[in-house]
Amino acid sequence: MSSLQTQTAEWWWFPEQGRSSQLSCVNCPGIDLMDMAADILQPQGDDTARISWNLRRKIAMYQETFSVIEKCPKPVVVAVHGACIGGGVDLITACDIRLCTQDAWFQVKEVDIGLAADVGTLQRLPKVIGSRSLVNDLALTARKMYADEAKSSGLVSRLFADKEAMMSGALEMAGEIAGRSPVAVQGTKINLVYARDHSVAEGLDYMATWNMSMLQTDDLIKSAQAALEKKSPKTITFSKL
Ligand SMILES: CC/C=C\C=C\CC(=O)SCCNC(=O)CCNC(=O)[C@H](O)C(C)(C)COP(=O)(O)OP(=O)(O)OC[C@H]1O[C@@H](n2cnc3c(N)ncnc32)[C@H](O)[C@@H]1OP(=O)(O)O
Repeated sequence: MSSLQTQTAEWWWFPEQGRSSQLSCVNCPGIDLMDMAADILQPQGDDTARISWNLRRKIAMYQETFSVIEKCPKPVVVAVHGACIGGGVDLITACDIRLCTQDAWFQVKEVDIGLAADVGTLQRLPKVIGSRSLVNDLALTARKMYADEAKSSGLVSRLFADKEAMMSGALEMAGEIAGRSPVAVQGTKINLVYARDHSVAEGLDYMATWNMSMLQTDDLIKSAQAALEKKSPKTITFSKL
């Protein structure tokens, strides 16, 4: 399998006490262009049908490597510094919260290497950035988008002066999320992803079904009690989900 070149990829997990959040720090030049030649460009099979079938299966496998981030019930915070190109954009658009440093830049570079991005960018970026014109501009011209535009367009929600400041902010944010009830946090992520892909009526219906069981959690009582006592949710011990 071709690999995604990730010059820096560090993952933090916050699993203690069922706390829910994950953090990843990336600087990613995209798919390994050397690996790609051996893998994608030489699909195996006895005839066109079989070659195509095998290639389709491989593409689906690549797609899944990013979709699992979205399927993970725990929120994933991604912190980007430097270049985030091609597969890097596929990766970050599958994450829940995106942060970057002032030196970060983003590039949907696939058209430059002769292909249509096929592992998530074209499907998720339009849902992340409100402007279809901007998405088309980025995906069709492969121009670089720098940090300020990434922030103003909504691709990232917070911008930091440098990697050190970003990692401190990102860890604090992940800690804030991890300090909340895992039932509330994971239910929020799952319902937000569902709502993105469905009508408001369908989303509300799904939510009602979700909460008919989840509202019965002890976490609600504990959290409401802490709120009444003006205590942070981080002071509560939630059982592992
Ligand atoms: C599972 C994946 C699924 C989806 C795939 C999606 C498709 C894509 O990802 S398309 C995008 C592919 N990536 C690129 O086209 C990036 C090309 N690289 C660059 O633009 C630059 O190298 C850079 C990342 C901006 C870094 O520039 P700079 O700091 O000036 O360093 P360089 O001298 O250019 O590179 C250093 C060294 O790294 C090699 N390299 C860089 N990127 C790749 C890559 N994507 N694949 C393989 N190798 C790469 C580069 O050739 C240099 O190697 P040397 O041996 O030192 O010459």
